[in-house]
Amino acid sequence: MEFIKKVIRKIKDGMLQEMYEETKWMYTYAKKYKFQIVFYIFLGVLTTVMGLASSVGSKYLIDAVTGQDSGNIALIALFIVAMGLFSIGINAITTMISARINIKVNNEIQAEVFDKILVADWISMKEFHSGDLLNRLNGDVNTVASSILSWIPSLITRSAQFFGILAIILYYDPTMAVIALGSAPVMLIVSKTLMKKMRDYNKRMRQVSSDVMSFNEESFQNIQSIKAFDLVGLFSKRLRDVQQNYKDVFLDYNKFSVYTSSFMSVVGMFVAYACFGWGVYRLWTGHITFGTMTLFVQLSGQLSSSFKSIVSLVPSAISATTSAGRIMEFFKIKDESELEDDKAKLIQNNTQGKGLSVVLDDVEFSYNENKTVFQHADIVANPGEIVALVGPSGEGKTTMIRLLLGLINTKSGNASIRDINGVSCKISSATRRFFAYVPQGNTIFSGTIAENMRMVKQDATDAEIVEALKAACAYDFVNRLPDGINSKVGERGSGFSEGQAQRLSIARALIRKSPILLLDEATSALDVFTERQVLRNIMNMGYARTCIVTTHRPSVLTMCDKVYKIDSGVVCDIDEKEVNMLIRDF
Ligand SMILES: Nc1ncnc2c1ncn2[C@@H]1O[C@H](COP(=O)(O)OP(=O)(O)OP(=O)(O)O)[C@@H](O)[C@H]1O
Repeated sequence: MEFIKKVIRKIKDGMLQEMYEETKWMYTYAKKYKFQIVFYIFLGVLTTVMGLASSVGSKYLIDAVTGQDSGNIALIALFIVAMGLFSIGINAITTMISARINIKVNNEIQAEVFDKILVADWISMKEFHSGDLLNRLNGDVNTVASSILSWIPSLITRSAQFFGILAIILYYDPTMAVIALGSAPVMLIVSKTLMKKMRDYNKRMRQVSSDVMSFNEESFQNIQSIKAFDLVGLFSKRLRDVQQNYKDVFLDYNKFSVYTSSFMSVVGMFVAYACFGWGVYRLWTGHITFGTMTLFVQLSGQLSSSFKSIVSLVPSAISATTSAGRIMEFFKIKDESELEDDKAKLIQNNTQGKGLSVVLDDVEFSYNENKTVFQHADIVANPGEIVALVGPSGEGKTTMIRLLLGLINTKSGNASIRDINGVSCKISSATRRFFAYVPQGNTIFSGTIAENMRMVKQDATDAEIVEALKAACAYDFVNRLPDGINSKVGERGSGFSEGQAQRLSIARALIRKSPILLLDEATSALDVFTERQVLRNIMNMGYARTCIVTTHRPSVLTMCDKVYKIDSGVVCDIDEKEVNMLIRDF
């Protein structure tokens, strides 16, 4: 009893508990396919039984040929051939079932992870490098999906094979069965240490492979800077360094795997030889027939190969559970907050086209405990107003925009939107529907211009697209393109100038006709004349809009109704005199 408790304690302890949880998680995806999986296992066991039956058949064939049995030679031979053909047919079916389950589970996990990444808390997701995300989304998901059948179902079929062989040996010669099990104690003693090492190696392998992918991803994104700073040589060398790191871990793991499998093979070989020796002895002393000896020779070979394949499941189980653990990390991240969704819906229904105010009341925010970005922030932006956020670089303007978008949450105080009836709703992901946003930098997707526009308003007509492009002062250059609004845009707006891409981004934001528009340095690449024209158009589109801009440009400030300065953690609105001083300083 004490021994059983000890074993259960060990199973629950650390690594095994983790592997158990990870396996459980993997099989939540397999539930849908339980009938196919049971059928797959059934076919696997059937193949095993047929294999064993044909081995027993060959014993009777030899005994019949050597005259030690009176069986019908032709019938037995036919039986063996039939078993072989059936096995081939069943193998074909199991391969097809496995491919179907594999691809379906792969797609399901990938889609769920993708969705989770999109709704997970923004700051927590920032901890992952995009290369690492890609590696987990592709490599790890693929490993898990392909292991749904190669782990537990294979364990069942291979164990069935192992115990089937053992049962036959036991039937014909119990002593030989004991010899065949000789390797079990050795395996039990070394298994935990080996599994721990294997799991560590697996984690390291995944990490270094993420490092290589992250490096490549970042390099391709910044290829222009790499060339401009003449860093081709440096990056070339860096790639080789990360590759070297990958190679070191890979070869280390490979060495460990080779040693482990050689050790297993030696143990298996001694067991097989011992079985063989015992069989020869029994034949020599006349206790068994030639047919039984042939059966033993076949079975001892099969026994060691089935033992090997059970053992080979260990690394694949470890690799699968390690990958599962890496994917599960995403699901442990909390979702971004969605507060007062009902109120947001009420505001949406009641105030269409009538405008919304943004109100910040004594708001404090910090990314981490050590550094407050701003505190006691009081901001009001009303429909029809352009409100500017200014201040030195790195003081929190973009952070304020993130807060308004509900990507990050206030530490204290209240950030909300308010309709003309005075109904207010706390800002969170639920209020994002009221905002249109033009971020810093180039954020146009690959596709056509029209596809980019319809991304934010799926039913936008060509006329609406043209109207938005005109308001963003983008129609002139779009109209000159041979395919007009159906012209292709490359990755990250490639094929267009920075200022053109900015205007396309603005048009995309305008087409949504959201009551609140956030422009984060969104006109920085435009000439002063175009910039002012764009801002004027934005405010004259025939419906009440609240526009909040972050800017370093005096040309924008002269058009603003209110200016808030963010500096050293303090947010305050500044009067006309200070604005004029700022314009002079700029
Ligand atoms: N994801 C983040 N995690 C931790 N700190 C951050 C993060 N993003 C920004 N910060 C810090 O918050 C502060 C404000 O950054 P923010 O990007 O809001 O400045 P900004 O005023 O928009 O700057 P700029 O005018 O240069 O765009 C900076 O000190 C920055 O280091």
